[in-house]
Amino acid sequence: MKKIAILASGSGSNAEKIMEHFQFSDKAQIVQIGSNKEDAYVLERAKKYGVPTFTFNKTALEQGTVTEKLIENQVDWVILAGFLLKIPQNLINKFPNNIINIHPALLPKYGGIGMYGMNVHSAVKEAGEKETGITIHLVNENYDEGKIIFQAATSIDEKDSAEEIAQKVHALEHKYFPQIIESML
Ligand SMILES: Nc1nc2c(c(=O)[nH]1)N[C@@H](CN(C=O)c1ccc(C(=O)N[C@@H](CCC(=O)O)C(=O)O)cc1)CN2
Ligand SMILES: NCC(=O)N[C@@H]1O[C@H](COP(=O)([O-])[O-])[C@@H](O)[C@H]1O
Repeated sequence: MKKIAILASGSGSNAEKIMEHFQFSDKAQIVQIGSNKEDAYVLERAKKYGVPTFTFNKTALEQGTVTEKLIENQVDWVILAGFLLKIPQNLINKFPNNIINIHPALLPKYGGIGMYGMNVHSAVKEAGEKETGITIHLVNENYDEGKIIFQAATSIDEKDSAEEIAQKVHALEHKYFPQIIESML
């Protein structure tokens, strides 16, 4: 049984879909959810599924405390689901090719520093794109440059607001992220 930890900074709708997907699985178990935000709603969602949570700050992440906690819990995979801090080398070194991120755009477009959440959808709308989508990728030392595992696209209309674009992208995320994670185990 593989052990999965999720790191998230916000609402946690993707984290919830992942917890739901593996709730009765014999392949993997969600053993921890960590957040850098004490008030992140993802922590409430974790309680609903009985998943232990922990919170930490940027210093703890960069100094290796988070990495130690994941190793202590014998975590096999680290899933980033709306996590907004850069994963440091100390964590990448201990989980080589075992950290997966979801990005709400079709990388390499609309990636990099500042490209998170609604910032991405606003940029896509501003650019007049006819499509957007999701990218699921392995995590390396730079934002959004790891090996791409999966992409899915959706069409967008010029009348779509950034919020409507976000809804379309969330629908793709919720559909595909859990199953792509399972395919990687
Ligand atoms: N080493 C890596 N760490 C992280 C990656 C990655 O690919 N490599 N992905 C991000 C997730 N992400 C895009 O998918 C992303 C998240 C946040 C940012 C960003 O600009 N963050 C701001 C801080 C925002 C805040 O503190 O609220 C910043 O760094 O200034 C860009 C991309 C997760 N980590
Ligand atoms: N660049 C990272 C990034 O923007 N990640 C995005 O944050 C959202 C989190 O939603 P959730 O908290 O409801 O899962 C998701 O759309 C995810 O792709």
